[in-house]
Amino acid sequence: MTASLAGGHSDPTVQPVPASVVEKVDAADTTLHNPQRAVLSLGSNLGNRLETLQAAVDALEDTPGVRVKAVSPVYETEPWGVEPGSQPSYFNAVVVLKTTLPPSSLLERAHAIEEAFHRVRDERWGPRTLDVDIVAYADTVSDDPRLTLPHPRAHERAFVLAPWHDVDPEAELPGRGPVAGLLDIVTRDGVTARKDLELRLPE
Ligand SMILES: Nc1ncnc2c1ncn2[C@@H]1O[C@H](COP(=O)(O)OP(=O)(O)OP(=O)(O)O)[C@@H](O)[C@H]1O
Ligand SMILES: Nc1nc2c(c(=O)[nH]1)N=C(CO)CN2
Repeated sequence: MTASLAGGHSDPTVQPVPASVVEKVDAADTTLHNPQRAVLSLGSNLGNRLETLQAAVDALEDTPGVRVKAVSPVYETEPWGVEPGSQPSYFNAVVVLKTTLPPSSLLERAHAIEEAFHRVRDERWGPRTLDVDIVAYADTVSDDPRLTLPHPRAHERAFVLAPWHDVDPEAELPGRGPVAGLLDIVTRDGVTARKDLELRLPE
């Protein structure tokens, strides 16, 4: 797409396309033709945690422009960032996607999936039926508070790093380095693989 310039020989009835719009459309076009790898973290500590995580995986796969490539083992994890014993334990997992959606659309879809599970946002790090966070989107680095990439706390969270490392031992967190090394630093304290449970990769 190219911006039509005001004046010149162009049709005077056609409004010029602002350069900012051209930039956005071109960026979306590029994404559309080059599926990107994204890593999402799923968490639940209210209700039927396993069913909810499976429904989230299925909803992601049902999203046009999203293909779920890998689903991690399920971990039972101590609530991070809150007073010990103040919340039920979480089930956490990580999914790896290929997507033609730009990051902002992927976040919208993540929020819609959370809302389908009546996720309420009243307290920071409060208990929740479902949390869907974008851990990383290709090599994108952004400090936009609406969508910070990679997720600003992913490198400190064993409940993200342990399942991610299981599905991709060579993974790197953009700007932070290998997931394996980050996991050595945070340790696996408070995260336990639930080998008796499994999330299905949609067919
Ligand atoms: N990488 C990201 N993934 C998901 N949300 C993000 C990201 N970066 C910024 N946000 C913004 O953070 C806001 C709060 O998200 P959310 O309620 O899921 O936070 P939280 O899960 O309680 O805490 P945390 O962000 O520490 O995981 C969202 O509305 C979203 O716009
Ligand atoms: N164990 C665990 N702790 C958390 C989690 C989570 O998914 N698992 N999510 C949070 C906010 O995103 C805050 N704390």
